Amino acid sequence: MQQHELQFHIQCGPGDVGRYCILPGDPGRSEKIAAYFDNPVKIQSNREYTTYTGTLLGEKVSVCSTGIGGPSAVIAMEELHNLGADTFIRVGTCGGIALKVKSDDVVIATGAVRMEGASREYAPIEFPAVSDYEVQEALVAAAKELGKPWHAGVVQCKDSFYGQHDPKRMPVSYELLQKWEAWKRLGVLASEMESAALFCCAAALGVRCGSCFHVIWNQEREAAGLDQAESHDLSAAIEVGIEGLKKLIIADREKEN
Ligand SMILES: O=P(O)(O)O[C@H]1O[C@H](CO)[C@@H](O)[C@H]1O
Ligand SMILES: O=c1cc[nH]c(=O)[nH]1
Repeated sequence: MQQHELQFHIQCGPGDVGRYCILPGDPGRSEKIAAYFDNPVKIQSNREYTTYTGTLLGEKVSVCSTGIGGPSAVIAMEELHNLGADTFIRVGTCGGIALKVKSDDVVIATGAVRMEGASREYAPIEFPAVSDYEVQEALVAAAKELGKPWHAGVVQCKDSFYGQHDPKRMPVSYELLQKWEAWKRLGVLASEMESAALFCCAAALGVRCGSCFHVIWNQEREAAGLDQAESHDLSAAIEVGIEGLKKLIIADREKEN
């Protein structure tokens, strides 16, 4: 591949991003997350990738949206890593699966079910998609401090949003429905789309990645007649991501000294 000054998809160049990066899916969320940085500057917006850089505790940090799904998420991670990033926190949305996970709660992924395609191009299917322990620990500590309801556990990743929400319509309904039942019995907390690919890509690159999510709704609670709640205020999940990142910056400084 030809070497350009700018990374092909994110269109950022040397010096544009920090070592620490937050990865939301939605490009509109980049600006909201950057508002928590000191001196945020919009670097670039190309395709689904909107990037801002600022500082937290005096450390250069960036936010770059990844779009929907594993393929575009791992492109962002690869290109940010090419520019020196080595620590990633996905701040996303998810739909609850376990009945204890309610709309507006925060979920922190400890691992991710690899029912998607991109992770298979990084690691054989026997390899587990797990969150980095230090990132996980920082996110849990941040959620505790924030005092919002939170859960830590396995999330499920897939490539079809509508395969999750309308599985009976799909020609492969037999597989989708049976596997969904397995995720429920295995205590999987929630469903989203990017963490499995990001965790496997991070392992292949030798970098740290964790994820936290805002729970929009829980289709299983709705099916059980418990509630039909729906929330689109992501501030708690964003704050968990920002506070988690600050904790990592502090811990890294302590390690270096
Ligand atoms: O809100 P984001 O971060 O995009 O995350 C979730 O929302 C999208 C689906 O609506 C998928 O990307 C899924 O993982
Ligand atoms: O139900 C949901 C909500 C957000 N993202 C998903 O992938 N599924």
